[in-house]
Amino acid sequence: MKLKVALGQLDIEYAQPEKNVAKVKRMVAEAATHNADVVVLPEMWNTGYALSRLDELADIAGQKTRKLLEKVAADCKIDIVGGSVATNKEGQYFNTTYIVDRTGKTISSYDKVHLFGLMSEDQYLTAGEKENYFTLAGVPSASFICYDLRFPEWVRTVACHGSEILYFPAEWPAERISQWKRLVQARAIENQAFVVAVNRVGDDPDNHFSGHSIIADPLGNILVDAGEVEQVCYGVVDLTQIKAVRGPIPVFKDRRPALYR
Ligand SMILES: O=C(O)CCC(=O)C(=O)O
Repeated sequence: MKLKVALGQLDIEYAQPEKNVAKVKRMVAEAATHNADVVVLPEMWNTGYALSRLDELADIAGQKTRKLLEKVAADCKIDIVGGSVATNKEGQYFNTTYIVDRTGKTISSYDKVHLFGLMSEDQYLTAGEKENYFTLAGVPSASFICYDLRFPEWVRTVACHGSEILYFPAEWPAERISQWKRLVQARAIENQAFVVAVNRVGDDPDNHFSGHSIIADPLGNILVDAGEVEQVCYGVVDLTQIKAVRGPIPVFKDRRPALYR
């Protein structure tokens, strides 16, 4: 089975949700025109890191975002890994992903578990507590957000549910982009899974973002690198590779969780 995956490498307009919504609609439509099965958006795609303005910008219970993603998914008949947006859930702010299938149904959601202190997330946001694994386009998958990439123990815990594709929406600053690439490859190799990692480009008041959204295969090879410009980039993921890699070196079967304390 093969899946065409679209990486929506967006230049996010700081604190301007309407402009970003328009761009995302265009990107999803473009991905559908290219017959992609799944389109993936970056972290905080509707506002960027405008954390000091969450009272005005956070989406209440994620309602607006879900409505939008559900409509574009159904209109374009494409599955969406909805990056993330700031949400306001009963007065607490979260960094939240919605996973929406091509029938226009939100099938799961994820609140970022590891908050990134260097970008003040810990001052403004509440950390999620739950894993997010799901079947999308017929493939067992899981999603994380950005800084979660540095926590192999968390990724492994979730990947143990059988995930073959691990999605990482991100806003990963340019100055650490070489670490981004290596971490994506490491998570792919150790979990013998495809990693689809989508970063933004452009600037916010504090950071420059250089994109390099990538897909790594289960051996850690980079299949696609979206470079440093705003674009939708495509990669084909061949799921038969999973069995071929996990067969001879069955790391999930050979784990010794009783020793991992
Ligand atoms: O870990 C990093 O270097 C970047 C993480 C990050 O930017 C985030 O989680 O938003």
